[in-house]
Amino acid sequence: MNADSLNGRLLFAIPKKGRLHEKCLELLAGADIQFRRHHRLDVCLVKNHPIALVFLPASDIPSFVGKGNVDLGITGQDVILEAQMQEHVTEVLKLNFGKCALQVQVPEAGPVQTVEQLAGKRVVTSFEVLSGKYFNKIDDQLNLAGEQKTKIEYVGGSVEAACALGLADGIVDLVESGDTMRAAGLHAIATLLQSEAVLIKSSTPKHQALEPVIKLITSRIAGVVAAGRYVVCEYNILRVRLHDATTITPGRRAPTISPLEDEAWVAVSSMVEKSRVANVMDELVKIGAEDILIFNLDNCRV
Ligand SMILES: Nc1ncnc2c1ncn2[C@@H]1O[C@H](COP(=O)(O)OP(=O)(O)OP(=O)(O)O)[C@@H](O)[C@H]1O
Ligand SMILES: O=P(O)(O)OC[C@H]1O[C@H](OP(=O)(O)OP(=O)(O)O)[C@H](O)[C@@H]1O
Ligand SMILES: [Mg+2]
Repeated sequence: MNADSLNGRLLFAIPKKGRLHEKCLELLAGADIQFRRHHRLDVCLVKNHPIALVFLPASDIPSFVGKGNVDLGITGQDVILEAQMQEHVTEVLKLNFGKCALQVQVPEAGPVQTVEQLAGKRVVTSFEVLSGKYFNKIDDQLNLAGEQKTKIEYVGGSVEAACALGLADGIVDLVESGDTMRAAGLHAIATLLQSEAVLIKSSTPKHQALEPVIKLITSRIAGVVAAGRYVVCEYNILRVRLHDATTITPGRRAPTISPLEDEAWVAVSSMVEKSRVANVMDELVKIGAEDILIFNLDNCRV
């Protein structure tokens, strides 16, 4: 492959490893973006679209997209803010994975239990820009200046070890389940932000001609994401209870109602958010719904 073979292709950046990598490969497969990645090669051509995939560290993707070196990318909202690229990239789609919070953490049984107590001390993090801004504000509120200000130190990973190693009085790191934090004997005392994975494009695209490809890929990925968010719920209900039933399962536009051989009954089919499905089934049982079936979606366009 040479620079010429990339000509006219949309460059699409994908995290090359870490928490977002596998999920991104699932999205690409769901959107039928076909490629074969040769061992150790970080650029590869897509067979069935004018696209080249570029595998990059998640934290480098915001500036590649923001500066227009690549056209489209998937990364975390946290690293977009850390790279200070939020003005230079446009969030096209939230992807419903990579959900985590950036939190201030301190040893559970230590002397420091509030951010005000931590201010002026040593904080280790991979998010030095966001942590710097956050503690600058607190330092200002507490009138800490010069040597008294909070000392922010960067590490590239395993941030949670810093307190036990005596390098820090507190850390700022990502939390999802909280397992890493608890295993390190830490607990959270403040949240800087919530984050999830997003599809982004440059706010000042260099190649207008690629806009239709961006639209197509966005629509396909949106379909895969929605398919993961919804299930189809089908059930039978007495016609006289239909009003209650459709209040419980209003669907996205409207539920599909089909007649049954027994005229007193109808069948209802409706999309329901996965996170609500157990409650919805409880409610349906309460109003006498029968034969309630839940189907996962492989893919959709909604
Ligand atoms: N535990 C987690 N749960 C959910 N999302 C996470 C988690 N950790 C990180 N992320 C998200 O994934 C992005 C990439 O982080 P990750 O740690 O996977 O990358 P990395 O540091 O390049 O990889 P590695 O940790 O393997 O070196 C983060 O910016 C964040 O948006
Ligand atoms: O709350 P949890 O579910 O435990 O997830 C949080 C952990 O995940 C990330 O680390 P990662 O696994 O990427 O390792 P790293 O520290 O080497 O980047 C993050 O930095 C936390 O350490
Ligand atoms: Mg990591």
